[in-house]
Amino acid sequence: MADSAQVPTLVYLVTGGCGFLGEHIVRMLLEREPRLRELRVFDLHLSSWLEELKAGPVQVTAIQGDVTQAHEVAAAMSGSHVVIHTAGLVDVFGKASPKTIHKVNVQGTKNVIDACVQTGTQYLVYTSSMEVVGPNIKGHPFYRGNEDTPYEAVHSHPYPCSKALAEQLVLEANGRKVNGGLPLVTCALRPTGIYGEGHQVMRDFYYQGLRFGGRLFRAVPASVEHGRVYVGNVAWMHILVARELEQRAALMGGQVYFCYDKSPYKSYEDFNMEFLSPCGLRLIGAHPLLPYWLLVLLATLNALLQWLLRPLVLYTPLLNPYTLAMANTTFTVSTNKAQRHFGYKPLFSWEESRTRTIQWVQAMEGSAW
Ligand SMILES: NC(=O)c1ccc[n+]([C@@H]2O[C@H](COP(=O)([O-])OP(=O)(O)OC[C@H]3O[C@@H](n4cnc5c(N)ncnc54)[C@H](O)[C@@H]3O)[C@@H](O)[C@H]2O)c1
Ligand SMILES: CC(C)[C@@H](O)CC[C@@H](C)[C@H]1CC[C@H]2[C@@H]3[C@H](O)C=C4C[C@@H](O)CC[C@]4(C)[C@H]3CC[C@]12C
Repeated sequence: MADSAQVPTLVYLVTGGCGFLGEHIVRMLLEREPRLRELRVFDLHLSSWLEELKAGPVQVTAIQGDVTQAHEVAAAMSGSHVVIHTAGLVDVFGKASPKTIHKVNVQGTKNVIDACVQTGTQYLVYTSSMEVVGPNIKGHPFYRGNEDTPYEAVHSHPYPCSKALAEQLVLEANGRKVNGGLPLVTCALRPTGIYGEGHQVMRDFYYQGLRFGGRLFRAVPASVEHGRVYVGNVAWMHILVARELEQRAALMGGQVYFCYDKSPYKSYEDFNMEFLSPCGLRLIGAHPLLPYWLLVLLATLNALLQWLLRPLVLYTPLLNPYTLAMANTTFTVSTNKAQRHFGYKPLFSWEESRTRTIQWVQAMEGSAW
């Protein structure tokens, strides 16, 4: 990209731009990327809030499309300088079939890569996931690890398998010649559990608590740490990487970076209570109220029920064998690779991240379930 620090000349494409993370990336690009001339928002489901963004100085182009359709991706990509690829099926609850998860997350990512090569788009930032690493199926803890920490990444669930395959495709594509003869520069970002305004799982916990009279029941020991990162900081890291990839291609190209900030290390449930307690919910039990074997039995019954009911209704409870295993396995990161490679520092402090998330939950009070 030409050195046009302040002159708006660049075209960005964000796939999945109407999603939880995508919306924050889209809004932050419009606020913080002065080189932006056009922002293309590509999503299977376009959101109505996009219309309000069209009043600004940057041309916002909403494109309804499917990443599994190569021609739609190529058409959206044509003429763009940077693509931030966040579109994906984030499903560990059995909502989509393994085949569909693979088709969207893996084939869709291949289509994005092929479109870069075909149209000459030179910079690709991919939203990967901590799950590319773990927790693995053996339940091995990953305690404050970094991008170089040895860990046996062994997966069986369709979602982490798809993220690992897609990330591999992205990293292997680094250096491929795109139309025009220049090299493709790729990078993969691995957020841990993202939280913040618009997080559907947090919303599910909140309404589950309301259904039980303001109470949530502990299922995971407080000692099990689960890494979390604020959505605004994840969005900021994507924007910084997109900005720095050209100047630092040799260093950053083909690299992976965990997304991190100053969010505290806590169990998944205790961390959620940082936002749900101020909104009137209580987590019952200093220790899990049920023995682990009984939780495993209940999770397995949920999986059986999901299978039996599938012809009639989609039953997707929070508790299933995979989510129980994940929640009970420590997975936290401690790294500064992003800071060392491209000067990343969290845009939002823990206090700001917590306040913004609490305000969002509070705004849900009284809203339609
Ligand atoms: N939420 C997390 O905790 C988390 C953590 C790590 C990584 N990630 C990754 O971040 C990305 C975004 O996740 P999210 O939490 O915002 O999920 P999300 O479901 O809110 O957003 C995904 C977006 O992709 C779109 N999409 C799905 N299938 C599509 C298709 N076939 N074609 C075009 N668009 C399609 C959806 O409509 C949605 O707007 C995903 O790649 C996910 O794997 C999420
Ligand atoms: C019912 C209890 C056992 C409860 O504690 C279950 C919590 C469970 C729903 C979550 C525990 C860990 C979460 C996952 C983790 O934060 C990382 C993820 C990677 C990301 O790419 C997608 C989301 C997720 C899989 C996230 C989903 C919810 C949990 C499994």
